[in-house]
Amino acid sequence: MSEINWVIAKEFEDITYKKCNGVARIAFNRPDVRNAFRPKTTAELLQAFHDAQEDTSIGVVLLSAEGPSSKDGIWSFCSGGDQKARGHQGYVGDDGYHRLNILDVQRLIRFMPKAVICVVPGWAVGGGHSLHVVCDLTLASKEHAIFKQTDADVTSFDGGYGSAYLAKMVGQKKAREIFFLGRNYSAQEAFEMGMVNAVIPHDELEATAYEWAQEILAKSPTSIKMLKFAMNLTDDGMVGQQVFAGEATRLAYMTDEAKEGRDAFLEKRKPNFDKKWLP
Ligand SMILES: CC(C)(COP(=O)(O)OP(=O)(O)OC[C@H]1O[C@@H](n2cnc3c(N)ncnc32)[C@H](O)[C@@H]1OP(=O)(O)O)[C@@H](O)C(=O)NCCC(=O)NCCSC(=O)CCC(=O)c1ccccc1C(=O)O
Repeated sequence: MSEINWVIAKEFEDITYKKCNGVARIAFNRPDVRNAFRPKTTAELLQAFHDAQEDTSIGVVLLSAEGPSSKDGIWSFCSGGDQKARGHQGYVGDDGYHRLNILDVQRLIRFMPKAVICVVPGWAVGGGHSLHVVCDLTLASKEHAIFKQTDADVTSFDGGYGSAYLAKMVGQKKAREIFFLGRNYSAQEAFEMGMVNAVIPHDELEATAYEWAQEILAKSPTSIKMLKFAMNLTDDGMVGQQVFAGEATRLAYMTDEAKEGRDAFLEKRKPNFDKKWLP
């Protein structure tokens, strides 16, 4: 396996953001509060994901977390919304506005034309659990990953991908159990339910995620993108169709036919399309 030499892509406060050989690594960096996210965290996640989406050298994003906690040595991926930042109408940032913008992060992950691998080194709870659900793949620490849904404990429920899409993944009964009972599930149990792709010894977790990313990077980028959008489509309604169809339009742009259509308009003449109607 090639050596991983992460290069810092941008300095943030609540997250770290690095890149190496076609892979971007975005990681929560609030381990002392189990990587709970506050508005600053989600704003930074949006910036990093947007950068990874725009960077044409990046094909795969790892969503991970720094740790362990300096207080008690416990590992976490993310414990969801920071309950200390929670106000009357959402999570309150430095600007005083109340927001629920982790949903914007979910949408970026879902609709970005690149694979996103969730790397779970510890607790994945509440909105943190939902983030793992929305990622394309999930790899979990054998020793430390614990999956748990506390949304119904704190009256902050994810009625979108976090629950309804989870039900498509693990089945209705299991999804209802996860949300209604809020129990802890090990990496192995999550794997058996079908919401984790592989259970990896903790010390090998990041290297394995990087290896999986490299395997994806060896594939055709257009195929990975179209496959992701095709698999999203049936669950995403008209938005899913829009995202998939946008890429079909891009492919059409690359044909001689499209160039002739554009040129004819600019040259104020009738288009002369090649009259081949493929069977
Ligand atoms: C994760 C735990 C199960 C871990 O338990 P344990 O190992 O015993 O650790 P603790 O001692 O509890 O925690 C250590 C330390 O961290 C602090 N902390 C942990 N989690 C949070 C948190 N979420 N917010 C704030 N602080 C947190 C804890 O207070 C301790 O601090 P000390 O100072 O050392 O005491 C357990 O910690 C736990 O259950 N945590 C809470 C999990 C939770 O309920 N999360 C919120 C769920 S709701 C949510 O995530 C938002 C949903 C959402 O995103 C959403 C949904 C729908 C629409 C919009 C949105 C949106 O955009 O927000």
